[in-house]
Amino acid sequence: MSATEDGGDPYRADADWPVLALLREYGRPHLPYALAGLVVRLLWMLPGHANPLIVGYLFDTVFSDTTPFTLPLVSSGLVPETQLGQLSLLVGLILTISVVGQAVEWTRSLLWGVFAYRLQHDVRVDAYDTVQRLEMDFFDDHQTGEVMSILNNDVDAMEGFFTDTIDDALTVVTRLTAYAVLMALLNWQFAIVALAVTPVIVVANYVFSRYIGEIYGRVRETQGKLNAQLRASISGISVVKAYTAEPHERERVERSSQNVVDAFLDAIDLGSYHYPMMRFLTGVAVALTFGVGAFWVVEGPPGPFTEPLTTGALVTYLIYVQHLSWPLQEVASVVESYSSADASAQRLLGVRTAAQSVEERDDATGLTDVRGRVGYEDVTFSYPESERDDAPGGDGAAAGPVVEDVSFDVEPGETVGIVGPTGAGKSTLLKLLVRFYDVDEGSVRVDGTDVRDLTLESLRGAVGFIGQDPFLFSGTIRENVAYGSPEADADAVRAALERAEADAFVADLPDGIDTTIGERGVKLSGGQRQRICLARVMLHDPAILVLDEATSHVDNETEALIQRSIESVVADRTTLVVAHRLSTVKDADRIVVLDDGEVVEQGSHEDLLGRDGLYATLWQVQVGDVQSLPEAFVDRIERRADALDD
Ligand SMILES: Nc1ncnc2c1ncn2[C@@H]1O[C@H](COP(=O)(O)OP(=O)(O)OP(=O)(O)O)[C@@H](O)[C@H]1O
Repeated sequence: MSATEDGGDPYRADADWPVLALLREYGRPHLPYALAGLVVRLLWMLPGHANPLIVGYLFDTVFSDTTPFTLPLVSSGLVPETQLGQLSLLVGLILTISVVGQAVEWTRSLLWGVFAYRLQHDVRVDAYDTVQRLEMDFFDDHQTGEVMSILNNDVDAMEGFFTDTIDDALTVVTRLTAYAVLMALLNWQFAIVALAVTPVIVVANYVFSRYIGEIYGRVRETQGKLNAQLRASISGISVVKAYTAEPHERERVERSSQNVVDAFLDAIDLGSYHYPMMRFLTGVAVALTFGVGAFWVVEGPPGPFTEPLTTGALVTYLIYVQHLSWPLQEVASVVESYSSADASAQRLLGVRTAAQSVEERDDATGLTDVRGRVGYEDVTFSYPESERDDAPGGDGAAAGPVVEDVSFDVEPGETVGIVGPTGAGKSTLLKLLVRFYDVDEGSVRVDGTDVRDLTLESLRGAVGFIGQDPFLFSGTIRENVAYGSPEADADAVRAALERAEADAFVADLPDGIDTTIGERGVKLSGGQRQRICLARVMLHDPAILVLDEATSHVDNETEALIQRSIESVVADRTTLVVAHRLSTVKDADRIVVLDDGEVVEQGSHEDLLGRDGLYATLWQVQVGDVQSLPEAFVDRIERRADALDD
């Protein structure tokens, strides 16, 4: 559900006329098509709506003798003299207008279609590109659903607006103008009578659209909640099953679905008044035109009016008044669709102005010949306010820095393990290195240069990052390994798989490296996915490797395999490994122990065991020696558990 419904919408841009802003920006390259369509529309505006005039003329000339049969711009010698000839000519004219009208309509909608679909294509692609370039803090802030809603619902709303609404709006304007002009040309005094009810119909439609708009807002809100409910129930299906909570979930879905039904029924209820209302008002307009018109024809112009009215002209007016109901109804839906497009355009513009914590400096330099030295110098960092409470594992209480005054260096080729209790700030340190976030104080350096002075491309090219969730795209193993290195051939992919110790299990898959994985493909275990990700990084061959909990979700045997593959890949590069299982980092050149955002110890495994500090206690826990844990450590764990319970 969009945040609009619960008040403030963080994505809304404060733009005046946002729809026009989007049209101006994206429409310009395709403007010739729109203009050509408009010219065709304007040229055909009057001839295209002349049939009622011809019918009226037919009444006055062929069916009665009140008016002599003449044709504008045609010499009298060419005008048919017999009644049948005149009738055939006028019917032929009506048919010609209809046929030419179809051809004009086809050309016009083709030209508009090219304009609108190209425009919407540009908006969609650009919206996606803008979103994917936003920095991590944007995505962290529980926004995936919101971002998807911008990319789907808002872009769709704009598409509907460009392709249908603008076209409909132009049709409404040209039709109403054509009717008004043709009626006024025929008899401007009677046109005032025939159009008298028009403003009432427009206002009635507008008021109606406001009410129905509110109800449709509620329909969308209840639909959004139902979708969220369904998504939550299906994502948590294993928990639902484990607790045999199916009846409970069914009840929740039933309740959400009932709300959607109720909102829809309200809309149908109100909607059922619309057409009778429109029929009534159009009926009033026709009755007024007919009543006053008949009197006018028989008795002559009433009151202040002076222009006489023929029977044929009255017929023409009656047809136009009857035809007015469509464009007048459309005014309301055009207004409604404009408001919805306006909200969407504001969000599309808003996402572009989303605050970016990480930006590349104009004078950023590229890293060349990376040696792989990494330095943290007095680094202090806090997540942006809004994110703290929603962060995974965040207890919401922690105000203040997540890491504070952290300093340590990693030499080229060195492997450093980062360990510490949960929430100590280990992953955060790695994210600062790849600039998912920027430090508040101090600096993170690669080969002596502050990462903020480097181009993002060269920094992220030099640092291979494997996060906690090994993510694979749907596609073949080969595509996944070559992601980010599209030029790599099959041999390079195989070599990378070999280095990541993934070659053996990949060879056993039905199509080897061309086996499709993920959705509708072969499913891989956590450890296998981990190793494919490792192979992806290997192909990239970065000078610095950053592994966040590479063995967190796997069993001991898989851990051993991953461990072996990690050892082979870290051999000749700087590596930072975050690990909960201390066995993963026990052989690292150095281990940095973090507690509550601060470095409390560092050294080799043996050194740290000898110091009998936090690392030694964590090691004790891991080897199962929990009887003799220091009091202070047990106290702290209990306090943390209490905080999490609260
Ligand atoms: N995106 C985020 N926004 C706000 N706060 C966050 C975010 N990610 C982490 N935090 C908070 O920062 C602190 C440190 O988190 P971090 O993930 O760095 O710890 P960690 O030591 O890697 O923990 P673990 O071992 O459980 O993975 C935690 O209190 C966490 O709640």
